[in-house]
Amino acid sequence: MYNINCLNNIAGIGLDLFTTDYNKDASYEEADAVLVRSAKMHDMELSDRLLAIARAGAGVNNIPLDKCAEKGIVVFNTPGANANAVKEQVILAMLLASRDYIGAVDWVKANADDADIAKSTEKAKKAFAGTEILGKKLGVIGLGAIGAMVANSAAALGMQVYGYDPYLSVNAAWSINRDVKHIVNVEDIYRECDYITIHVPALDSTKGMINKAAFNMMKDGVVVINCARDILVDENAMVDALASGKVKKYVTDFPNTLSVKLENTIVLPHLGASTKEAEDNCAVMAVKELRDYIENGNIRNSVNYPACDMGVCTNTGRIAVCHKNIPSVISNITAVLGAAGVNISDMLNKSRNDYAYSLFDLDDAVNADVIKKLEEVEGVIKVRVVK
Ligand SMILES: NC(=O)c1ccc[n+]([C@@H]2O[C@H](COP(=O)([O-])OP(=O)(O)OC[C@H]3O[C@@H](n4cnc5c(N)ncnc54)[C@H](O)[C@@H]3O)[C@@H](O)[C@H]2O)c1
Ligand SMILES: O=C(O)[C@H](O)COP(=O)(O)O
Repeated sequence: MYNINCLNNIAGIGLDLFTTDYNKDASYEEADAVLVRSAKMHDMELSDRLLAIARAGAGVNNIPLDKCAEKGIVVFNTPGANANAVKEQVILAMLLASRDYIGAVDWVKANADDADIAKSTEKAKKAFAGTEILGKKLGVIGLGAIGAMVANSAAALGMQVYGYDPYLSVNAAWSINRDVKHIVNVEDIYRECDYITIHVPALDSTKGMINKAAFNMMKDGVVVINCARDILVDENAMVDALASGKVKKYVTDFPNTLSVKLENTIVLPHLGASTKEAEDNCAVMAVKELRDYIENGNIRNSVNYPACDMGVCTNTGRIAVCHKNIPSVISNITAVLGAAGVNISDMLNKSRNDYAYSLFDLDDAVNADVIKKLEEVEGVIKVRVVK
């Protein structure tokens, strides 16, 4: 029986994929695997028992990835599973910024008791009028799962789309409409675009990337949309950019003590991924990843360990080893197995930065003594008998 703990609400369609071999109501302390959305895990204890954490979503800045890797806890996310939901919100954000729909709806509500509202409307509406997005230039920074969808949809709506992503994967590049202009210098986006939307991960290297220098380059009256993470935009610099009219509207999905008080800003309550479809997609993907890891030792879509997949084990046994990416670990592991008379019928070793992961399919069963010797190999972090 494996213990599963959910730190946030996870869609039932995903949880239903756990068989009776899983206890889905386990506490965090006794969990073998954890499912999480945005709950902050940085200050939480990581038990020795914990094998894996699956983030039902994209952003993993709420999880201590290095600390987990150091303890042999594999962290997964669900790339692309909520991308369409965010894309739809970005299209909404552009439209909300183009006409004052929010002010307009508020006006109608405030005048609900006006017996002459049909007539008053025709006088009042000009206060909420705006512009169209057709033909305007949209700059998309980050062309991953979400950025690529935003770029394609905006192009389909008749916008001139500029896309910037210096680390674009080949797969992502294939998915991008040929009408999207490939930008190699982000400053071209700052200088030329009427709308700018950011879709990069929250990393030390991306923190505050939309800053004072970036605002200075932008056209007067630009719209900035942030459905990625608040720390990507220097919101202190945004205060001045909004006050001067450089930024006409800021739409952010991240309320914080500063953003909620900004003028000309529409703050949404982190709603980007909150659709039934996205929640279902994320939950299903996360549970499948966890099950494949727990039952077969395979790693797909990890953010702190390498991808490593040997399918379902058809041999006598399989062991999985999380280890440091240093010399001699594999040779020392195979030496321990060889000395115990255990034949390796197949193996796979993959590395990612400082960490590595190896699967060994075995023709013979391993006993506790062999496992203990494997755990003592220098650089080995965690050894698990998968089968
Ligand atoms: N508002 C929400 O509810 C919500 C939902 C999902 C994702 N997100 C956030 O949206 C962002 C994007 O998510 P995704 O699923 O598209 O991720 P993704 O990993 O598919 O795409 C991110 C892209 O950013 C690119 N990138 C990295 N650094 C860059 C840089 N300095 N300049 C330009 N491009 C850079 C990468 O090459 C990658 O293509 C993340 O920050 C994620 O946390 C928010
Ligand atoms: O990174 C993500 O996937 C989003 O920010 C969604 O977060 P949520 O799952 O808490 O809605």
